[in-house]
Amino acid sequence: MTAALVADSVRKSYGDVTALDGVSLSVDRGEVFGLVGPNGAGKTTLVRALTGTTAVEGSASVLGEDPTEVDPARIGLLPQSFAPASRLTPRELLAQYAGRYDAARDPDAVLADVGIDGGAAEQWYEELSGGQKRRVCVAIALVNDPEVLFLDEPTTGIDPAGRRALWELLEDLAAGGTTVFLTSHSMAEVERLSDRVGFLNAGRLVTVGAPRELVATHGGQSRLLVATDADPSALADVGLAYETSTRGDDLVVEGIGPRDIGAVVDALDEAGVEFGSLTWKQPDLEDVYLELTGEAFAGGGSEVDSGTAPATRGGDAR
Ligand SMILES: Nc1ncnc2c1ncn2[C@@H]1O[C@H](COP(=O)(O)OP(=O)(O)OP(=O)(O)O)[C@@H](O)[C@H]1O
Repeated sequence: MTAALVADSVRKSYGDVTALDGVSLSVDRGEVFGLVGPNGAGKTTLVRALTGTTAVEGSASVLGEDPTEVDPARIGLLPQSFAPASRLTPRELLAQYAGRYDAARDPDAVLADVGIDGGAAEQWYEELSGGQKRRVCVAIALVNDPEVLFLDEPTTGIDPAGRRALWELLEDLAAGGTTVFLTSHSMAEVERLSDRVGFLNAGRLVTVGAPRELVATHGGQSRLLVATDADPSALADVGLAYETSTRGDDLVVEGIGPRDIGAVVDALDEAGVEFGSLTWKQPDLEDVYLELTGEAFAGGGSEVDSGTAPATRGGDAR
């Protein structure tokens, strides 16, 4: 069986900017592929290359055909920036997009799938909240019941409950055999949904693998995050028996098992270091991201912060 998506040495430049620098990958039919990377890494450009919406060097194919020639009824695309007609209601928009295809899903059923029903389905698009608008855009991408679905940052602006509902919808689609090519800045989203994840950095595909493999290879050890306002020099005197660094406002104690958290608390108390909270965490895709891109996440971990936290000191392992 031919792959659903193939990129072979795809290059794209905008003037002096190289957006894609020889990207090759293959996505199987029925696979959910997550593409991640910092702002400007080239994710949207790769989506555009695979959907035939920008000309590139190298070659790309979708369902065995050139992306500009494949039957649009087989493809669903949610672009990163997409604004349908503002003075139509979601129901009218879905009916309009459904009319482009010989066979399409029932507009109301698709809107219900993305959590738009009742009053919201009858309001002008421009009157909807940002998250509701994004849900309608997802519905438009789904109305032709596509075999391959491209979603460029689908859940941006959608509230946590809506995000989870959308994840469940995508899981159902994947279980039904839909191929999904997803870009996102939410590592939780990508880790949950993707069979494989590709890391794009400065136009190059740095690594590709199943989330669990990537975490095992690049995620590092379990760690304890200690939220503290203490001066780094005070932390240097704590004398922890673990390697430490800082990430944002957190002191990070590396390689510590859950049973040893008490010893860290004792050491911090003894040194008079005040702390707000302790979070023990096993490595996840966010850690892989940090390792592969050398960047740091802000706060809750779903957004990328370009700053890199300096290390305070390295402790001696006992
Ligand atoms: N139409 C364009 N004209 C000029 N430069 C462009 C254009 N589209 C993208 N670029 C540049 O190409 C590079 C890759 O952009 P792209 O949008 O693919 O990145 P991205 O990974 O999707 O970023 P983000 O996470 O911010 O959405 C960036 O340097 C961007 O400025």
